[in-house]
Amino acid sequence: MVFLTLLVFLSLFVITFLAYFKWSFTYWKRKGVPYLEPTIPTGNLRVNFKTSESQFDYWRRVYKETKAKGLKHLGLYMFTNLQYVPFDIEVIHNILYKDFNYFDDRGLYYNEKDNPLTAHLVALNGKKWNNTRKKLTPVFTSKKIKMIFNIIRANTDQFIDYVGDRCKEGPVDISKAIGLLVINVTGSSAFGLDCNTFKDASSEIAKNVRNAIVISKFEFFKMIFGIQSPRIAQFLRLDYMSKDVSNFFSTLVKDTVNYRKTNQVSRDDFMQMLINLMDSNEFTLEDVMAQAFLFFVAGFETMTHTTAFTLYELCRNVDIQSKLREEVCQVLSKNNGEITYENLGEMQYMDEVISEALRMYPTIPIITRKCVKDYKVPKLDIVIEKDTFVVIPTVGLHYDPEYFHNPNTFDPSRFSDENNIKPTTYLPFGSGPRNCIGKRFGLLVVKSVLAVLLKNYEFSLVDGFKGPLKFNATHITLTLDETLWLNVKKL
Ligand code: HEM
Repeated sequence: MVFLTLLVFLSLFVITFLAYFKWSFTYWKRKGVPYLEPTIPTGNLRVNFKTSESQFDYWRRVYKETKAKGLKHLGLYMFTNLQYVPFDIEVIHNILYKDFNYFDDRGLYYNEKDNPLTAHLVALNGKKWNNTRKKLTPVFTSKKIKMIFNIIRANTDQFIDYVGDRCKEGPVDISKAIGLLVINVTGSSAFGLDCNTFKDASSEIAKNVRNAIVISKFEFFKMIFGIQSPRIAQFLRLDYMSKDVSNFFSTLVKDTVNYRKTNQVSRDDFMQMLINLMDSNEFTLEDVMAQAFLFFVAGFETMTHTTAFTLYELCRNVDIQSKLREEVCQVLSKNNGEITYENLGEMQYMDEVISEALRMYPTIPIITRKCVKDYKVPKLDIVIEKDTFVVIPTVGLHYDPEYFHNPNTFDPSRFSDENNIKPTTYLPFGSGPRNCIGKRFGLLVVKSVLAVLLKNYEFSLVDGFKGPLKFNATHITLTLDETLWLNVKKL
């Protein structure tokens, strides 16, 4: 009898569960918006299960297929969350820029109370985001970034020696080498720390940066659950970051703040600017922790991989590599071979090469927003309802032949004249009030690294490797699924 009752309850539960999902998944059909067939229970979140297809490949394919059918938008589901994907560049422009007040959230999950580190600018919403963005904007001006250049410069000599030592042993794992430099630069500028990763690649800081960025499938699901039901997740005190990682970075910031205060030390770095905000009562210690941690969350993979992808294309296009090296050497020769903030600004071809690498390999392949109040889409007969997520398919736009002729060809000359690029078709740093705040700093690091590398070394692909690159299927940012070994020859 007990068994039978249990069976009835279980059957009722399964039927209700299935009916709920079935009904939820009729939303886009009822709205008359074209959609991709969802699967119970994950909806269209297949990209994270189908391990062979990365975010990059998935969104490129979906964009191409949808555009080929002449469709202007698409409806998707992330579990039962609604995702609206616009393909029309005017609609995209309005969402990111003109009608931003309907879309000022990103809809990421954070739990400030239990883990202050998660409340960084990328994740914050509403008023708190607005206030924090205003306070952080002055930290990223050209003047402040120029000040940080000394920190970048101080680390590049050791980097060149490290690459020099590695290349004596054979091909070099170039992403790893660049990643170590980025950890040193970020650790020094945002935490005031001498990371010294070239001497100890498995140091505590290097280990914790990796653990902070690479999250397990279980942590990923906790994050998705937090996005789906933030209030329940906060009630359950759900955290998608390991305790070791959050303790490590929190202690690091506390110790640095204490040290500087006790010893009255002041440095020209990001950490000092954050401490100054705390001294003027604009930031709490928790804010300082979160926003310092942000540099690793938002900057580590983006800067490392942008540099590595650019080098990869320079190997495939040796004429472009030579032309860029010529520019680097010619500009540096005016200053005894020294790299300065000013002479990096003179490298115009360098800008074109990096812009083209970011077109082909946008390290963040999609931009996301969350609708905060119902929005009638001009031109289209549809209302995006509050709480719907909007996905802008950056990578699709970047490979659309309507906007970029021969999109599979690495051609920096497309960026020789800004007017060649149609507005809103090129979004490696996003757009509008929530665009990338670290763009100047990120580009400065990428440029500095490429300049010192090209001045000192020649790069080529290892025998037998012709590409294309394979990307990781579970990562949100564009990361490699294989080691990028390059032959490095001292010049
Ligand atoms: C080449 C390097 C980088 C690339 C390609 C890149 C790309 C992006 C993209 C695509 C976005 C989303 C923009 C949007 O939603 O409209 C973003 C946001 C952001 N990035 Fe970067 N980024 C880079 C480096 C950095 C660095 C070094 C920092 C340092 C702190 C940083 C901090 C941020 C922050 C805080 C946001 C969120 C801004 C907000 O929500 O207000 N990024 N980045």
